Amino acid sequence: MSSEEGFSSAITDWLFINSWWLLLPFIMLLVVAAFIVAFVLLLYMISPLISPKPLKLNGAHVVVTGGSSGIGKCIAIECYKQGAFITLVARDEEKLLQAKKEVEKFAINDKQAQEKLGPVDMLVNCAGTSVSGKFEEVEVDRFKKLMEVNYLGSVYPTRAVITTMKERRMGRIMFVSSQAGQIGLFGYTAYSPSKFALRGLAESLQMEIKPYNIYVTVAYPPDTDTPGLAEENKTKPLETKLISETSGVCQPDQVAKIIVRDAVQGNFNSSVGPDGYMLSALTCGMSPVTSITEGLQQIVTMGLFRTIALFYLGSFDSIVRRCMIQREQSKAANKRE
Ligand SMILES: NC(=O)C1=CN([C@@H]2O[C@H](COP(=O)(O)OP(=O)(O)OC[C@H]3O[C@@H](n4cnc5c(N)ncnc54)[C@H](OP(=O)(O)O)[C@@H]3O)[C@@H](O)[C@H]2O)C=CC1
Ligand SMILES: CCCCCCCCCCCCCCCC(=O)[C@@H](N)CO
Repeated sequence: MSSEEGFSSAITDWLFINSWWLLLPFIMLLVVAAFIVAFVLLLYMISPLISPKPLKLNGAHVVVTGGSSGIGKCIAIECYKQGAFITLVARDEEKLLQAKKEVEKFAINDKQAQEKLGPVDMLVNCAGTSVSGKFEEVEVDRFKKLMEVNYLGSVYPTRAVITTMKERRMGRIMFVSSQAGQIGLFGYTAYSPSKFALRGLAESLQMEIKPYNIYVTVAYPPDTDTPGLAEENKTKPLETKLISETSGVCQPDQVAKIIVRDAVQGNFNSSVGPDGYMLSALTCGMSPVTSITEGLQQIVTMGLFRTIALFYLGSFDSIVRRCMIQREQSKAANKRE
């Protein structure tokens, strides 16, 4: 008996198996694991090449569309607090002047009052509106209106700043989408597509302008306590209300803080809360990554989050079914009366 056989029989005796080659799958698994570890280490070594350099907000010029109300106003305040010069864009002049006063309360230096604005360093496309209702009940013009305001209303301002940003080889473009821009939900047949569209625009644009050191961020907030939400709630179907409750209602200043932080860092994706995080990981598709950690997290969590999502989907379907049955029952009761 050679010493090699002696060694392998010692192992096989020890593991209570009758042949050493039964260990082969495990050895292969170990080798694969070693390769993965080496690969991950390599990724971390090149990570500085992937992550953008943060934008300095102090002294930067930030343009916020929809800056006179809600999330947009809070984004303006957050940037102003960090020393940026702000331009607010909206239609209603009175609301704009009121918002200007509110933002200026947060001045951090005298220089800010002089408003020396140059080329745009960061564009925040936040102007938007929503309607909810059943597909056949939403006025047909609304489908066009929402595409115009939410989608084209983000294309035009971006067109206005992009050339100068490319020349200066710097800048940030932000699109404010919505969790309803990641999943289609009951009641959002008109709204969701206008928010999904922003994602397609953002991905395409990011690939074009990355070599010019310009970074795109898409934000996907959940329901947020704003005048816009109050307006939307007036006509919101019960189903939509119940489903949206899943991820709760956020405060606009919290949402703004997260969005601004992600835009400064140049993150492509910006989500709020644990549900937002799961939704973003689950719907990452072929979107760009801005850090190695983000990519690894997506790889590792994808299957788990899909499993969780199936339960959510099941519960959404049962909400819809229950509401339908209830409506039919009350209709039948009304007829009998
Ligand atoms: N609140 C929420 O629950 C959520 C909101 N979002 C998105 O965030 C963004 C802001 O929402 P929110 O803060 O609730 O909205 P608000 O209704 O509170 O504010 C909307 C802002 O956009 C401006 N605006 C609206 N229409 C136009 C237009 N046609 N041209 C120029 N400006 C316009 C408004 O000013 P004016 O009317 O004077 O023009 C106002 O400044 C929207 O894109 C919304 O879809 C995303 C997820 C959740
Ligand atoms: C792993 C999977 C997790 C799944 C979590 C699902 C959560 C769904 C809730 C969706 C809420 C939609 C809010 C839309 C807000 C909006 O844009 C309007 N209010 C605008 O006014």
